[in-house]
Amino acid sequence: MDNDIARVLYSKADIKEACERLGKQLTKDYAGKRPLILSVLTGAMFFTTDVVREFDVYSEIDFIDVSSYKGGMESTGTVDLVSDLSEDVNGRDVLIIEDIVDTGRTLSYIVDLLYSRNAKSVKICTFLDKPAGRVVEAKADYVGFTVPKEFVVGYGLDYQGYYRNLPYVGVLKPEVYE
Ligand SMILES: O=P(O)(O)OC[C@H]1O[C@H](OP(=O)(O)OP(=O)(O)O)[C@H](O)[C@@H]1O
Ligand code: HPA
Ligand SMILES: [Mg+2]
Repeated sequence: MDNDIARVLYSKADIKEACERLGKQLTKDYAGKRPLILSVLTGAMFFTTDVVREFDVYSEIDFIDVSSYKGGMESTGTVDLVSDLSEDVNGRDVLIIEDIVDTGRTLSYIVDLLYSRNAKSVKICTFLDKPAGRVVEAKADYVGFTVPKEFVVGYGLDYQGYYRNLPYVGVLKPEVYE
């Protein structure tokens, strides 16, 4: 897979540092609360497992599976709910864990869903934020890295379902998708 990567943006060490930094901040901000962590499948699986182990607060973990890219490089514009979360969020402090906020559609869909079910608070911790990609309003409260408007892969982020298991984040060589 390394041969398909034109440029590495964040190394394994950079990622570890970001998870530690975010975990510390979250531990401070959620002290005394019992949040429900909501991991957004599939992309956020790696970031979730790393960041929650730096989060020293009593918390439960749940998952929601939503999909809008269908393996491609552009959002289809429609967010499909593939699998709903299991917990009742009524009155809960929910912390969404995402791999990337790009157009903002996915995040906005999930935040609306949680508030419609009477969540007490909803905050967002994203590994990557791509503000230049925004189509709808969406703001993350905790950000690992801010990325330029480029399609990135690795550490959970896929192209056609592949590259999620790269331990770093990079940009694909054009010949891979052209
Ligand atoms: O801000 P947006 O433009 O909505 O993009 C961000 C979302 O898109 C990707 O998910 P995808 O639909 O590819 O599903 P996946 O996580 O299963 O790969 C990514 O994991 C985020 O959840
Ligand atoms: O840059 C990206 N890479 C992979 N998946 C994505 N989903 C939204 N943006 C991206
Ligand atoms: Mg996703």
